[in-house]
Amino acid sequence: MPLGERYGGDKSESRYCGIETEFDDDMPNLLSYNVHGGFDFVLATLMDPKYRPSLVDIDTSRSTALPFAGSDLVLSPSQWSSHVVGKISSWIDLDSEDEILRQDSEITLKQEIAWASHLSLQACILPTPKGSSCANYARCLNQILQNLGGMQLWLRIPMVKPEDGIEAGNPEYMREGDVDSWELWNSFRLLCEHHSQLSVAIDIWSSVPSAASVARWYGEPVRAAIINTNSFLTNAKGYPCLSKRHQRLITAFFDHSVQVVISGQPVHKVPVATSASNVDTQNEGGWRHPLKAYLDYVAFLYQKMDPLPEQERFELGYRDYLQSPLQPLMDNLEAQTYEIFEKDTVKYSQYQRAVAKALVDRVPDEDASRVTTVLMVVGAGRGPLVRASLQAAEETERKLKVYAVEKNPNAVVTLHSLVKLEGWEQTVTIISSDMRDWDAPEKADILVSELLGSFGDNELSPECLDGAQRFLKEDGISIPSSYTSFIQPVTACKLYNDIKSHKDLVHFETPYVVKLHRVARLANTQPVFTFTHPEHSDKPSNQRYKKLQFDIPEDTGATLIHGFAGYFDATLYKDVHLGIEPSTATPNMFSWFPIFFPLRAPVYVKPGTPLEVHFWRCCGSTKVWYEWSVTAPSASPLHNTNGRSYWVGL
Ligand SMILES: C[S@@+](CC[C@H](N)C(=O)[O-])C[C@H]1O[C@@H](n2cnc3c(N)ncnc32)[C@H](O)[C@@H]1O
Repeated sequence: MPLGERYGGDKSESRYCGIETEFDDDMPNLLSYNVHGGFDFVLATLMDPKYRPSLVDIDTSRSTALPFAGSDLVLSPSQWSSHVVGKISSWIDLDSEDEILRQDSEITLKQEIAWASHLSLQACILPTPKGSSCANYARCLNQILQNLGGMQLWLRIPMVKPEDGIEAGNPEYMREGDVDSWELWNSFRLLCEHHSQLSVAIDIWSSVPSAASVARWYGEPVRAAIINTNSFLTNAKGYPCLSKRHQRLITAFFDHSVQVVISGQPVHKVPVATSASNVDTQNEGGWRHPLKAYLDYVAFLYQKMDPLPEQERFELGYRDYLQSPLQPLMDNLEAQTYEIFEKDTVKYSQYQRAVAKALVDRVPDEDASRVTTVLMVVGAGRGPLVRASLQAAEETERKLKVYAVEKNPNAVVTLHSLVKLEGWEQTVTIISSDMRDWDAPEKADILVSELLGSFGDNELSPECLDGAQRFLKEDGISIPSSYTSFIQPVTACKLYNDIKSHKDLVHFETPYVVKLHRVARLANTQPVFTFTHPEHSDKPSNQRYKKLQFDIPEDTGATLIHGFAGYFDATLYKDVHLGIEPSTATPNMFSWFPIFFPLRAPVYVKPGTPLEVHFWRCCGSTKVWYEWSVTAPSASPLHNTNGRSYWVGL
């Protein structure tokens, strides 16, 4: 189904590509001509552009049927819905000073969308607002959106930012005092309260704004990218091609499931010969669509994309899907959750490296055959860290005695059978207990644990390890020895809308584990909370407070912050680390997705204005929770006061 949502990175033959067409009252011919020419769908005007309600001598208030468009019977319902995107008349101007034009525009907009709904089109494209004010346009659209059925509306927005795009801009849209076009979209969607059926169709011109400014759009609901033939360059062989900047943009849009539409007249005289990168295929009978060379180039760009690594392919279904974080302390994990953990060989090989280094530091070579190191795996699950520790001992030729402590009785069953199966009875002792309650018969040289959440401490590793520190020798080693959480502000329209759809406060005050994809990361990450083990301070406390200031780079332009992406990095031992903080993330490790802290009301940030954020980690007798808020450039409410919406049980 050409207009359906597809996973980004899907490597089928070619990407769906549409064509913007002129008005033609012979729709069957228009469609067959373009589909025959290789396009998947047409962006077609549904009404005669000469039509103006005020010129028709009919009383519209009685909703008399008007002869404004062709019959619905000319195409089958599936042809309408799969191959046609409706193009709302581009002359409409709902914020015009001219009252007649304004009224004509409102009537026409409503009639055209009603007609498109009747045809079961999947989407209609709305003309770019004409002036800087779009209040009346948005008001009418809000009325329409209230009863729209399933159709999507794509607001057409040129991708332009004054300082870097104006000179090469398309005069059709450029006006005096022109603003960053993202601002236009932002005003419009704020007036329409982030309606989930309102998205963007981006017009790409010959000049593409800076990478930082373009990246803002990756967090917005962009559905289509319309490239005019004028934006193409000519390669050495005379074929159309795109600049490197355009190529990067289109490739990124492919990755975000954005459909490409070619628009305009052919401006390249394409030679008949073929080349490797421009396969100039002709249709039967030698006929070739005048825009086929542009279509071929778009298909070539799509084919050129690197295939997704296997792990990314596996994770496609999780992209931008909100999940509640685990509560491994309060709840007992299920077998399938352990199974997913255990597939992550990278995580365990990092632990093995860390244990090996600690063993060698602890026991010099000359003592290796004499000294036995006591190692305790606290929170052993079904045993992978026990195995990694034993392998480290074998690799370093150190003698090891292991205690595997686990509070989940179901996992303990598996641990027992593992120990028997592997013949580890002489080396490994299984303890079915909460580490905070266990009365250990001796003290440990090394304490190994993996109690980390996406935000480091959010699965209560600090509280558990505080309880276990009693049985770690004074000079003992904890693996991990420390971990730090990080955050960065993001535009994440989809996540915001998914949370909003629950229509309650609780969902806006809950952090989610999510494979972030359709997000714009607006600044580098900054550290939030750090925990160190063992903790030797006099008055240890796991409460934390951090104030952070983010400066969004100037060339990004204005942005809307929907929340904060959170990550962690852990030092296992010395230089062996493990984490998901983007700049240092452990390659090919997949045990953790980032966490997302939403904001109840998105915060608008102008370039050059700092964003000030506060995060608290609060501890009660039965629970731990986070509170967060923004204080600049404008104050947001404090989120999750007293852990009223989200907490982690002790
Ligand atoms: C994230 S899993 C890691 C399991 C395993 N070590 C691995 O890496 O696959 C954390 C494990 O710690 C256990 N756990 C959490 N808190 C604990 C506590 N206070 N005492 C004992 N076990 C605990 C959980 O039941 C779970 O099996």
